[in-house]
Amino acid sequence: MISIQKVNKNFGKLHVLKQVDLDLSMGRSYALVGPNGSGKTTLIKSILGLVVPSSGEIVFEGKSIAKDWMYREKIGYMPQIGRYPENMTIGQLIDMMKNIRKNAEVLDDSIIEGFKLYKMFDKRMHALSGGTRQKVSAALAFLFNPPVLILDEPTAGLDPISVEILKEKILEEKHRGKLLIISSHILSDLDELTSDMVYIYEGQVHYNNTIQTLKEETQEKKLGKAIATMIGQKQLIDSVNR
Ligand SMILES: Nc1ncnc2c1ncn2[C@@H]1O[C@H](COP(=O)(O)OP(=O)(O)OP(=O)(O)O)[C@@H](O)[C@H]1O
Repeated sequence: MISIQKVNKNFGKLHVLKQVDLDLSMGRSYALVGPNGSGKTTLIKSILGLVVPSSGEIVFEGKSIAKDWMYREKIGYMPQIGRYPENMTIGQLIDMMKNIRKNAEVLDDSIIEGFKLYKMFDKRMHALSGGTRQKVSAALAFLFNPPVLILDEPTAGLDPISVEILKEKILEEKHRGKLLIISSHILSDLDELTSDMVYIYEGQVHYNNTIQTLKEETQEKKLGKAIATMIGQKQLIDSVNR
């Protein structure tokens, strides 16, 4: 479905993505994990076409994304920090998005309902709390029922009840066979929501396998401990090879 082929990204002298090779398949949900600044958001933005790789190629359903922008309609994106026209109300923003995507066949307003956003439709974006802004981002990501969902820190800043509503929705979409990519530092959430783990360290993919395999290899039951053990093992191998 999405194939990332030898992708490099430089911001000036900073080499942020280094020869990233990654195949992402429909029906799987990927946890994108790595320390702050390791390149997760840059990788996500590269898939979305918001960041242009310095070299390499990204292929979506067999076509290079550099040549065909229409693929983006198939991706629902929940950014880490959503930027919107600040003077618009929530209702106007959602209507505007519906107008842009007039030909969208099925609209999914379950998140708007779940988060009770209809009641807040006349609130302006600049007046929203950080959590409510996150809810609007989530509502837009799911609205057009896209086959691919990319969620960057989806639960950060949400209250506990809203976290559960969003997690339930993510699981529902996972069970419907969508491709999900979720970047998060909250490993217990990822343990519940994802099937595969991609661990990025200093711009390189250090681990890419199922979470089940990672747990078996490390003999750990919890994802957090499994990752810590995997990192420890890698450091040991690196030090031996040096
Ligand atoms: N537009 C940009 N211009 C210059 N440097 C950038 C730009 N975007 C990202 N970077 C740098 O690239 C590196 C990777 O950033 P990125 O946001 O991809 O990391 P991340 O893994 O998502 O981190 P976090 O977990 O903190 O969200 C960082 O050093 C960041 O400062």
